[in-house]
Amino acid sequence: MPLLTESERTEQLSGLKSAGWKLVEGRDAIQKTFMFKDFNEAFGFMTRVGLKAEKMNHHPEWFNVYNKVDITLSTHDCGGLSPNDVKLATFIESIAKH
Ligand SMILES: C[C@H](O)[C@H](O)[C@H]1CNC2=NC(N)=NC(=O)C2=N1
Repeated sequence: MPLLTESERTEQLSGLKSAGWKLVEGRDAIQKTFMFKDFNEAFGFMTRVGLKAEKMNHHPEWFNVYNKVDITLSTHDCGGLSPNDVKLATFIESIAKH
């Protein structure tokens, strides 16, 4: 999986940035924190993301405490952001309740 090109970054990361994803300082990755009503909601969300991640063979770095899920996306194989990160982030946005 190749790194995103400059034009792909401009085009594909802008929508995700509007949705609250931020570039991580010091590495080529994006991050967003999701808050839910309770652990049940958070874990249901994590289950849906986990099943998608397995299908894609592309996995998030994440940290959960109770109703909070902190997600970082980056592609380890190429050491930075790839189209897979955009695809997974877009899926995550489509299932997260706002
Ligand atoms: C061996 C296996 O295909 C790789 O380790 C996959 C699994 N999940 C992955 N997830 C992420 N985020 N980046 C990868 O490069 C990656 N590679």
